[in-house]
Amino acid sequence: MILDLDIGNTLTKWRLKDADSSEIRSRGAVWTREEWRPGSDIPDLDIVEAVRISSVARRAVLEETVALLQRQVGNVHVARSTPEALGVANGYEEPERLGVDRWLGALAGYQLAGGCCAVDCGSAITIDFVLPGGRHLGGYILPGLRLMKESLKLGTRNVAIDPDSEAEELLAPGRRTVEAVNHGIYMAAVSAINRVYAEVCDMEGVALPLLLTGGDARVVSRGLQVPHAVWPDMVYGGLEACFPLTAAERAGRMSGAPRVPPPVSLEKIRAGLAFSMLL
Ligand SMILES: Nc1ncnc2c1ncn2[C@@H]1O[C@H](COP(=O)(O)OP(=O)(O)O)[C@@H](O)[C@H]1O
Ligand SMILES: CC(C)(COP(=O)(O)O)[C@@H](O)C(=O)NCCC(=O)O
Ligand SMILES: [K+]
Repeated sequence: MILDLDIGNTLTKWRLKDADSSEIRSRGAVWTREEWRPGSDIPDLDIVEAVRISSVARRAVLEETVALLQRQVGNVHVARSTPEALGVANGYEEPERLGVDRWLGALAGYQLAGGCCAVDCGSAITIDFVLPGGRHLGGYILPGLRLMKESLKLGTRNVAIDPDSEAEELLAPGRRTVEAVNHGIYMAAVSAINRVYAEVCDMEGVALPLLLTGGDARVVSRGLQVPHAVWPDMVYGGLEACFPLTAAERAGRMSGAPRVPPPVSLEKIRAGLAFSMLL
């Protein structure tokens, strides 16, 4: 089995992948912290022959994790942001400072769709752009839904946005504090993504496929007007592409990769942008 780990600021996601069949056998998530117990928090390491890790948590968390895993599994791969990989040129002035989850998402998106806009709705919402040809432009970081909510001291922090809510509901004016807060932050996230996507496509003169991942991807997806795909395993896809271990991975196939709808035309994107400026 291959153990894939995606250590975010809030949650540590794991999944077990069968090295022979390339099937995902199990998956889970635990709060990100310094130490976990294999066998209860994460799967028993006896059956694991290789580990691949993406981590944006504090350095100590990664070091502890790698030390723990290396004691039992010889083969541990830790992803890093680099100036170039898999045909993508990192747009950061200091490429190693780009969050590795963003880098892996950009690599996976590029491998799947050519150029892309890769959005990760987690603790932070990150929006990254890769042009056809592989130039990563850099991106945007804004607080995620939960962080936005927690920064307001209105006694609403424990009432999360219901992930099954309809977008029309979430975009309507709130008539109670908790509604006003939830609808406000939802509007902030969704309109920022719509605007940034349109602005950058306009600037670069290309309509890019839009991909969404992260804990809040599903609910954010409902509020987006432009065609896009949700890919929960996008960061894992980057790990597969960087460290291919199975036959399918070596052939360039990433687990759970969605069908990507073609983007709307650049003319439509520009018309939408011009319209929103008139208002
Ligand atoms: N079951 C859940 N537990 C915790 N957070 C959740 C859950 N479902 C959705 N979320 C949302 O997803 C975010 C965490 O998403 P994730 O992509 O795992 O973040 P990160 O990679 O930063 O740890 C939380 O901030 C919260 O808004
Ligand atoms: C921006 C992030 C905090 C997002 O992390 P996440 O929300 O997925 O936990 C992470 O990618 C990070 O720590 N990046 C380093 C700074 C940067 O990318 O510029
Ligand atoms: K994120």
